[in-house]
Amino acid sequence: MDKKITKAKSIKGTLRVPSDKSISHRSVILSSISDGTSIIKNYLKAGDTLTTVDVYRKLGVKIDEEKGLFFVHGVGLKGLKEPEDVLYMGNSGTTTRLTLGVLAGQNIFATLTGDNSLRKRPMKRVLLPLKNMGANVDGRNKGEFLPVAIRGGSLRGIEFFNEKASAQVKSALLLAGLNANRKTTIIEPVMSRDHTERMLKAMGANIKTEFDEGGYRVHLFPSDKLNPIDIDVPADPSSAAFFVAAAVLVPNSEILLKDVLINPTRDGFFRKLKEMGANIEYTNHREQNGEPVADILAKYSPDLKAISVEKREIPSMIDELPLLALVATQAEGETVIKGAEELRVKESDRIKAVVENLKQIGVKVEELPDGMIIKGKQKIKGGIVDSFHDHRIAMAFSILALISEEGIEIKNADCASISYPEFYQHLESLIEK
Ligand SMILES: O=C(O)C1=C[C@@H](OP(=O)(O)O)[C@@H](O)[C@H](O)C1
Ligand SMILES: C=C(OP(=O)(O)O)C(=O)O
Repeated sequence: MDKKITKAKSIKGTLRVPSDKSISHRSVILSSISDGTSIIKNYLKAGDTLTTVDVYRKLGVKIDEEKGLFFVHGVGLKGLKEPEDVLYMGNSGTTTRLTLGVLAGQNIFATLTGDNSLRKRPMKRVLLPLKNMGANVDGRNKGEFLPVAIRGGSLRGIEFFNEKASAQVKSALLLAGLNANRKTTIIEPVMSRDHTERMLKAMGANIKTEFDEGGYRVHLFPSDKLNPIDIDVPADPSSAAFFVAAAVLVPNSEILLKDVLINPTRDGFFRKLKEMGANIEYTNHREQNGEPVADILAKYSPDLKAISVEKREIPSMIDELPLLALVATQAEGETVIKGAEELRVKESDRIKAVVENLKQIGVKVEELPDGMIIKGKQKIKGGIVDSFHDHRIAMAFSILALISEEGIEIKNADCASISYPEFYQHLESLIEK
């Protein structure tokens, strides 16, 4: 499905965007290997997180949905069943990498594959350390790509330096570490999202986190069991980001986004927008299941200034960088994003996708190997762009379309449903033409 979005007069209203994708994945994965029944409220029902539910059902976990709640009947740390067929991981890197960590400690055999995008994404980053822990794993192209085969077994704890600051790799090794013979330690020079650590703590795992001059460290000691949890998943900051950007860019706009997760490992985009001079405010600050949550009030901000984004800031805004680049086209000065080479191995090469699309609609931008340089205060003429079948690219360009002169048509825009199935309806409901 292609979609054309045209100029808006203003964006106004109150919205609760869908629930956090990272926390939703983890809520099903961790409760699947707990002892007992977990109850999940506000589980994200989108492409990627429904893949997770499907995969854990195929691994023998009973997951029921009733009156909007998900009940996950955990099978214990080593209780997953050998799947009868290849596990299909769809478009989801998180499901794949975290599940590889879980499977490494199970006495079963499994094969995993995914869609055209997922089969191009790097897996050695997780397969190599899992091998070092003692799992039998291999995959296409010398273990770099899906399909991957894994036979779990006895694992040893390792010390791992998470150079790429990948939360998926960290989480996979922590999940494997639950079934290891001794302590697993992860060291991160820059801290990646810590939802796995927070949830493991809440479920009674023996886990310690600390900061020192080398960065952030997690120590996980093997466990006999995890306790089930009751969890209410907050709204996803990566989804809220689109409407915050819309309110900031479109004249006369004001929007209130409810119940948004503002974990400091996730809210870098909002902090960076504030640094640019955007009118954004957190209100009703509170804690929900060990995670910080707030409502976000965002208003039209005509005096944005260019910024530079450094490598150490990247993890806290990794999925919002395409959108940040588009906002930067309206800031005074030149915005430089560096140290973001990880963007090249997401659902699409997000550096190339942003640069090619911006050029298509008459906007000047310079591509760097690890980022880009965006000139500010540019007119957005409009035209046709490609989503590259990447949800974040489709949604980011839909927002830029709101300030375009002739509108922007997005090819294959329906991929938004990977993280945000209601995106276009929500957008439509807030636009004043
Ligand atoms: O752990 C997670 O839930 C995620 C971690 C990030 O990926 P990496 O671990 O590859 O950095 C992020 O881009 C992805 O959308 C979700
Ligand atoms: C990179 C993303 O997800 P995943 O790695 O789970 O496919 C994303 O949602 O932007």
